[in-house]
Amino acid sequence: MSTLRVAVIGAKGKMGSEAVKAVRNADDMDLVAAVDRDDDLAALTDAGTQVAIDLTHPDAVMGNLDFLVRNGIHGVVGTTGWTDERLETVRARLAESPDTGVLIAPNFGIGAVLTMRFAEQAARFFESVEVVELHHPNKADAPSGTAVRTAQLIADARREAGCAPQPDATSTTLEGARGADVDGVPVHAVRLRGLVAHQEVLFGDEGEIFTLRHDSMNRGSFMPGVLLGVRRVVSAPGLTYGLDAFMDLD
Ligand SMILES: NC(=O)C1=CN([C@@H]2O[C@H](COP(=O)(O)OP(=O)(O)OC[C@H]3O[C@@H](n4cnc5c(N)ncnc54)[C@H](OP(=O)(O)O)[C@@H]3O)[C@@H](O)[C@H]2O)C=CC1
Ligand SMILES: O=C(O)C1=N[C@H](C(=O)O)C[C@H](O)C1
Repeated sequence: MSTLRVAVIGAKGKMGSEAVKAVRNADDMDLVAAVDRDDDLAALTDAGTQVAIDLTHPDAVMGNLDFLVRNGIHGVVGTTGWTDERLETVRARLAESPDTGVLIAPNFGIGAVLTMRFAEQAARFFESVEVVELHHPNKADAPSGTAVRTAQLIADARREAGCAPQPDATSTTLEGARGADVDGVPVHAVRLRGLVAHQEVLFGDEGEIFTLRHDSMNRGSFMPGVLLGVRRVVSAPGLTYGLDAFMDLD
């Protein structure tokens, strides 16, 4: 069996160190490079890397992806902080390297991906919906990439179904009290010592509340999704946004 030559960028971080272990333990992969801040990315090309996993920081990921795509290395990206503009930039870079694939996964947790899918399905049936994400206090971005993606999927589904804007009579408020407005869906971010990564999607209608909740209890829980991404990205040129594309859900 030929093995995939895999590198981890951000290898000393909380997620990166788990990814190093997961790749080492995978029979169909070889860990050929593990780099962190201030290391030279040339280590990846020197080692003949086929797929690189980026688990760094929103400020670092665009430069890393630029290097990967220029060198024809497939990318599996868990780093957050994505905007439409950033995604467009990655698409444009990939157009110049048509055999290269990049997966950007707002969340590698299988249950988190399913939460997003179920939220999208439920979106048109309820008058009100709000997203609450809860994370450890070392997180750089708020709201989380997962919460933003969840809200966008909900908003798209409601728009497609012709749903009216949701009711909200708030006329006086303190800044931030109603959360961030993501395409009309309020998103609230909690930062609390002791948490890892958690999300609730609250749907409401007359006399009925429907709640979806997902809890990541440790970072090892993301690794089956990371490895799935590595295995599938090599045959998925261009940009794939969301691990659901590799989960055969349809
Ligand atoms: N998609 C998903 O399922 C998940 C995504 N994440 C995301 O992954 C990212 C990493 O999270 P986490 O592991 O918790 O964060 P950490 O801060 O623990 O790890 C990030 C690591 O990347 C290093 N780093 C920073 N800049 C660079 C660079 N330019 N090149 C190489 N390494 C660099 C950091 O070094 P230093 O400490 O010196 O800054 C650190 O070692 C975040 O964006 C987070 O939101 C997290 C969990 C799940
Ligand atoms: O920073 C984290 O920890 C996480 N980041 C991702 C996000 O922003 O959605 C995924 C998960 O929530 C953990």
